[in-house]
Amino acid sequence: MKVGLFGANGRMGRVLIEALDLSDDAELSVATVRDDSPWVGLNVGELAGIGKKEIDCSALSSLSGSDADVMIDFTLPSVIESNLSWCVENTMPVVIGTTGLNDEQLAALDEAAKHIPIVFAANYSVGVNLMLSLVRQAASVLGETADIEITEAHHRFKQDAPSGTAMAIGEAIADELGRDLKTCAVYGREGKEPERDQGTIGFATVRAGDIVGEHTALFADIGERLEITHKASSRLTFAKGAVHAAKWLYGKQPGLYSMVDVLNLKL
Ligand SMILES: NC(=O)C1=CN([C@@H]2O[C@H](COP(=O)(O)OP(=O)(O)OC[C@H]3O[C@@H](n4cnc5c(N)ncnc54)[C@H](OP(=O)(O)O)[C@@H]3O)[C@@H](O)[C@H]2O)C=CC1
Ligand SMILES: O=C(O)C1=N[C@H](C(=O)O)C[C@H](O)C1
Repeated sequence: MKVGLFGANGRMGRVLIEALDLSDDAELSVATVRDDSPWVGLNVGELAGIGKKEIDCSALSSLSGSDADVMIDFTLPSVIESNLSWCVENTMPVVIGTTGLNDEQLAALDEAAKHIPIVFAANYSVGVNLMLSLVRQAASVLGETADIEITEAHHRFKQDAPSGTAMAIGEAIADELGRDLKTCAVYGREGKEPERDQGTIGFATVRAGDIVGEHTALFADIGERLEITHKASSRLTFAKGAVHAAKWLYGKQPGLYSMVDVLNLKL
């Protein structure tokens, strides 16, 4: 199966090149970068630090519908709508990992999924997708009495906060408790604060150094607390998950699928 990349020179783009190189049944067929990127025409293997490979990076505007069977997109929210438009125009399935999408961009995703199959997940690791089930279970037992706080830590370059994964954890918990995350979320605290409102879900963010991605859901009552934590130590985990999703997606009907669907994790 031929897999193409948007944003091949990004942190995730580079490890996706490596993950595809390691895959037995999916191969990198096209690696796109911005038209004005210094990487246009340069070798993907050198970009990824894995030695020279057969493919060179190409300008995004030269991408053609016959270049790939499935595209993978880990870029930035500002480019998601044009990438989706291209995929719809070319009837191209796409795996999307970009986080920090606003309501308009999420609506564009829903609209595109009427025409093409899309996997969209804030996190492509197996552990985090299992965690989404575990936090639901914890919320159903402890959620009415415990204070719920979600903390996340990422590298200094990350551009969205809280992380997409933290938001997905919050949404899973809120959904389990019949709450609306839009009205019960509290993002950071500063200065004099009233006593904590038990119906809220708090979020706290750390940005530091080269942290790959860490998430904790804390359920704290008087006398005990439960913490469910996931720590990613390599981006290759996300990249291998995205390649797995691409293989799963090929041949599927149009629709919006999650990594829980890909992993069949309906626990
Ligand atoms: N779902 C998951 O499992 C994971 C999701 N992510 C998410 O993936 C996204 C990318 O992360 P990361 O790789 O660290 O980010 P980077 O900033 O390293 O990469 C972003 C990529 O997008 C490209 N890009 C940005 N704007 C444009 C544009 N207008 N036109 C064309 N290309 C563009 C960049 O190109 P250029 O360098 O030329 O600007 C670059 O290749 C983020 O949203 C992050 O949160 C990250 C890890 C795991
Ligand atoms: O930007 C990152 O690096 C990551 N982003 C995703 C998110 O926002 O949750 C997933 C992962 O934690 C790494």
